[in-house]
Amino acid sequence: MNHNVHIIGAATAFGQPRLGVDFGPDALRYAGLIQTLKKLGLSVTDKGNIRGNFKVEAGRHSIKNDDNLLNYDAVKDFNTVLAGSVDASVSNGHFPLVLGGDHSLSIGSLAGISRHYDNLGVIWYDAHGDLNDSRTSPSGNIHGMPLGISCGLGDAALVNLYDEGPKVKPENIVLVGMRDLDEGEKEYIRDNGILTFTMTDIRSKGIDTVMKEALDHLAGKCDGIHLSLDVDGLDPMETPGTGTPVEGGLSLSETQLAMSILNHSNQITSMDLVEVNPLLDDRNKTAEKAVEIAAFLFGKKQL
Ligand SMILES: NC(=[NH2+])NCCC[C@H](N)C(=O)O
Ligand SMILES: [Mn+2]
Ligand SMILES: [Mn+2]
Repeated sequence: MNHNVHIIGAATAFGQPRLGVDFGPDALRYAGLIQTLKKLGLSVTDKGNIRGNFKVEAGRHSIKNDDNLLNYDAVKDFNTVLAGSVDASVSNGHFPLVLGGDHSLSIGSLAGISRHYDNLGVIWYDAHGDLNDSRTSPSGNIHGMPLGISCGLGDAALVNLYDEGPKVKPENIVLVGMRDLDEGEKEYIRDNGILTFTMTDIRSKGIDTVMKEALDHLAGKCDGIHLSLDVDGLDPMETPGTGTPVEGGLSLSETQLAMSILNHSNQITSMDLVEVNPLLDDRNKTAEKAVEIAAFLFGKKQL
């Protein structure tokens, strides 16, 4: 794995209605992310936080456009800036580690990364598929749509953000940890044959088998693999500090094992670590667990 890491703080809360997730990048820093990664022998550069060229103005954080999309303009502006920053990191030979922030930031991170790969693989470790569009979304929250948008679904300006067209092919995606999929998302998964591991699959096969099958699916055909890890993929007993918790999730130790397997594969080329909301947390424990997860991805071991 590339040991030159760029930390990019994506301090956005615009993809959903709960404030505080924009403090996620700093919560991760205060939990020791940078020291932990340096201890593993990585070269780490903190690029600071991106907020775009706008402020969270009173009232702006609840505006829906005609298409029922919450904070549409803010999400679009933010992700355009983020895409540029992520693109520059990859161009300079760095591994972009994008800290969230709500999951709408993956629109920008995937847009910045995907121009460097012909066949970018994506592992989406999450309770949710984030494959909605404004028609299928129960909420209008864009953090429930980034993977769909990256596949070409929904709003044209978001689909064409930074580069024209879809950024990811459905056959290059693997979903892990799914347990709260909306009807339209289920249909999209079935219609496009997206390789999906629900929590039921994980309980039946074990996370080690699941991660190996995920890698087998992407190996050969992909020239890079992006890991998008939403902390709500873990059980809320482990990671309570997140806006859309869903019971029955993965444990920290399963996630450590999953990250070790990805580390050994040597195939992960970028990562988002998202949905840490310190205002909803218990003494920053969600950020601490997220740091542990990143450490295992970069080779931390228990012995
Ligand atoms: N990144 C997330 N936490 N997404 C939660 C999405 C929840 C729900 N499926 C929605 O679209 O509103
Ligand atoms: Mn989620
Ligand atoms: Mn998500």
